[in-house]
Amino acid sequence: MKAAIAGASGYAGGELLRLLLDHPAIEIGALTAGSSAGDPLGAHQPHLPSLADRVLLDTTPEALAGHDVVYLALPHGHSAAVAEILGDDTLVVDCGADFRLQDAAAWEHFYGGPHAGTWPYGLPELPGQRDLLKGARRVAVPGCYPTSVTLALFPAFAAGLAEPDVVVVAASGTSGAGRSLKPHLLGSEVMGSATAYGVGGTHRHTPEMEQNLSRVAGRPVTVSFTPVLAPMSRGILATCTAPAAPGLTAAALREAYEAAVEHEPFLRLLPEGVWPATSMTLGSNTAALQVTLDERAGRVVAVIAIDNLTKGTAGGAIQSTNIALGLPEELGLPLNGVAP
Ligand SMILES: NC(=O)C1=CN([C@@H]2O[C@H](COP(=O)(O)OP(=O)(O)OC[C@H]3O[C@@H](n4cnc5c(N)ncnc54)[C@H](OP(=O)(O)O)[C@@H]3O)[C@@H](O)[C@H]2O)C=CC1
Ligand SMILES: CC(=O)N[C@@H](CCC(=O)OP(=O)(O)O)C(=O)O
Repeated sequence: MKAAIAGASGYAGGELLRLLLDHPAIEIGALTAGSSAGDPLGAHQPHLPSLADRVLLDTTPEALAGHDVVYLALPHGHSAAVAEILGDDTLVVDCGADFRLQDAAAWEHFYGGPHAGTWPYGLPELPGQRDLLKGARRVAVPGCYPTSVTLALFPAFAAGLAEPDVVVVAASGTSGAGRSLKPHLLGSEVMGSATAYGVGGTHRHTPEMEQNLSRVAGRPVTVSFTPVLAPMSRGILATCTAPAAPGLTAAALREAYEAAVEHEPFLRLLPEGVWPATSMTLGSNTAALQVTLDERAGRVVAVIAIDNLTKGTAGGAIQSTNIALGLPEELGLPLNGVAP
């Protein structure tokens, strides 16, 4: 199988390439970009010496044609036009947001502009989702925060153990914002400081979290989400809470989470008393999860760590690719992280 990567000079594109280089069933084909077209890849991804001399092409139909898989790692709003020209025999995996939401009004409110449509959602752990991904030729990779929050809370909602009033505070590394220049991401502003942003229900990942959790709960779930920019390059640590269902015990909660992760290759429920850290998941497709019942406040508390570029983007994209193509789900994906 041959895969093209559009947006190969960016962070998500770089992580796709790092992982695909170790994928035994996928060969790397065309690499495309925007303003960096014409440059050698090595000028933008110096950590990938084996591809350093590959030249970045313009993102055109001609460059992307003739591949079995095309990964789109482009800014929001660019994917629909590119996907349109790729036939239905090509698997198109979009790392951007264009096709994640079902609700067109929510799309227009949070992203602006017309809604491009909805593709099969690339989060295999979401109950029932694996079947929808098998044989799919279009996949919408989830946002990095929605990946973390959905994985942290779906076991509680699937088992009816939480009420639909979720509060999330999640810290992310700066690579979540991509590599293009942003004044609030200047090193001198970010180092040694953590700051909340997108506060008060304004972050565009909020409707995606609500979409996922409502589907699992079978009733509307609201999410109050506060993202925090943390002085690290990679990683998300999300603390997610919801009111406990009446009569819930800590033992029943633990049992539900143990059952939910039992057959999940990339979802690791940590031993009781061990709490997730972003360092546990660096470079890995594994999500590290812990849950407890706050009996005093009557709330389920789930904490999760992922690498935003691996499980949160490129690893998740490849996991869904494997399922769509009928390959073993874990093929080519790192289970282990990098430490210390
Ligand atoms: N970073 C993350 O943690 C996550 C990112 N994503 C999604 O992945 C996508 C890429 O994000 P990320 O890698 O972080 O962003 P970057 O800014 O790091 O990279 C963007 C890429 O898109 C290319 N590009 C920009 N404009 C155009 C254009 N007009 N035509 C063709 N190519 C263009 C850039 O090329 P050039 O260098 O030439 O400008 C670059 O290769 C986004 O949709 C993002 O939402 C999803 C989950 C998490
Ligand atoms: C730290 C940081 O800025 N993170 C990004 C989320 C990045 C991401 O994964 O979202 P999309 O795929 O939807 O772009 C943000 O909050 O906008």
